[in-house]
Amino acid sequence: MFDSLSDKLDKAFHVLKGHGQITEVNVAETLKEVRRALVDADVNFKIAKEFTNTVKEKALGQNVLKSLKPNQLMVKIVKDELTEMMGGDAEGIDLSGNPSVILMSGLQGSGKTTFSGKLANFLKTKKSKNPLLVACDVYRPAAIDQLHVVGEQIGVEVFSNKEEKNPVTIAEAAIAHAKQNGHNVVILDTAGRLAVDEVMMNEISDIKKAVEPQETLFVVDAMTGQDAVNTAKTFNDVLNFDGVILTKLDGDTRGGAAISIKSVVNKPIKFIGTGEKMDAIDVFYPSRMADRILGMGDVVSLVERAQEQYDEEEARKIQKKIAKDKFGFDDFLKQIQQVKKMGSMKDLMGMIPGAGKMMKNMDIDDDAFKHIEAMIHSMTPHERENPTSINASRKKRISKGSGTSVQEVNQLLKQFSQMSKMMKMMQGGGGKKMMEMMKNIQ
Ligand SMILES: Nc1nc2c(ncn2[C@@H]2O[C@H](COP(=O)(O)OP(=O)(O)OP(=O)(O)O)[C@@H](O)[C@H]2O)c(=O)[nH]1
Repeated sequence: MFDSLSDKLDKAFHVLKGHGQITEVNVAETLKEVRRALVDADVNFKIAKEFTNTVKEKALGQNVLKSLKPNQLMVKIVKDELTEMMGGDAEGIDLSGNPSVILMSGLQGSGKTTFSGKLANFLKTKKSKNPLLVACDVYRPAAIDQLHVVGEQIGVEVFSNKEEKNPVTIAEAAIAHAKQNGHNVVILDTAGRLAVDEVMMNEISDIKKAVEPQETLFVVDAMTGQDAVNTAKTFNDVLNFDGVILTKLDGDTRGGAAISIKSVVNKPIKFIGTGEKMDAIDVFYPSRMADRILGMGDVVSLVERAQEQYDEEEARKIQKKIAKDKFGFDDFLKQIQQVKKMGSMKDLMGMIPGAGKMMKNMDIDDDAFKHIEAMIHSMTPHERENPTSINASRKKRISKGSGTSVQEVNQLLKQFSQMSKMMKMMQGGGGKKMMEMMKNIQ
């Protein structure tokens, strides 16, 4: 995400390296580069210019901050301004109604249906809500079927009526159904079109007027750059929506949409979609996004994801096993599976400060653990519990069974033994010894 923009901004800040303070001259050069980086990332030229003007004013006015070097100061100002530009604080969604009605709008293929499912899943699992998904697309039966597939996947009821041709009638019937059946959130997935057209706009307006939703959300594909911003403007003029959902931020997006949308429509981005799976949804935090854009990583989100997947019970069991020297390959496998649940490897690496840049040209296989898993699966239960029993002939058998080399098996065994020792030491509080061990491993 944002690799190229992060790189260019990094270069722009480099201009200031070695300078004792920010001056009209050196700041102008840096800001020219920043502006170019933003425009290249698909930020509207006017917005980029306004942005750099504000940054300039702040940079020249802040020379008193002697503790920061000019390039550090500039990064800080740009970060604060990017955060401000993307909306300042994170905005939640209004769930005050009973049921709360959320109306989704957006072009065809923007990811509306997928996001409706993600949101329902999010509200169900994180906010203990009982959502109802509603198919209001009266033109494409396939779209209705798609929503049913999504609903089944996440265990959320889907309301639809293929006979009814008026989406307003469907929406109203769905709300009545929700009231009768204890659904406290209703998510209306509407029909999209390939391009903005009046009939579609009128249709969504009619639904909005009839059901008065708590939230009208506009879903847009971040990969479409400037078009995303223009479409947002058109939809907002007609619908006066409450918030924006940026989807496909996992792809090769240049980031311009995330930066410009708030400035153009003055509506907050509320969520982002970062993948096709139902859990690939994140609340949009402008400050964390600014960190990512500047290649500063997003440790907070990383920790949050880790916490979500952290199974306390499991951790306690593992601790006991380590203490008794009983940590085996089955436990190791479980740990790997937990890491994998946190998301795609590339995505996770991108959240580690500095790693995004390093990883840019690496093609990180999402199956980075595939070989390790295959090797463990080729071990017998006895071997998994007693890794030291794996002798030369067993190694040969494991490598054959997993399609790897004996060398790879050796490597896994070595890493596993070092890791077990390290974990034991961490429990015993042997900090110094552990540092030595870490050095050796490196
Ligand atoms: N990589 C990625 N793909 C996504 C994301 N969100 C949606 N998609 C994919 O984008 C395509 C279109 O998504 P849909 O949810 O069908 O789009 P829609 O807006 O509902 O389209 P219509 O129902 O035709 O109006 C699908 O292949 C989704 O899997 C995302 O955050 N990341």
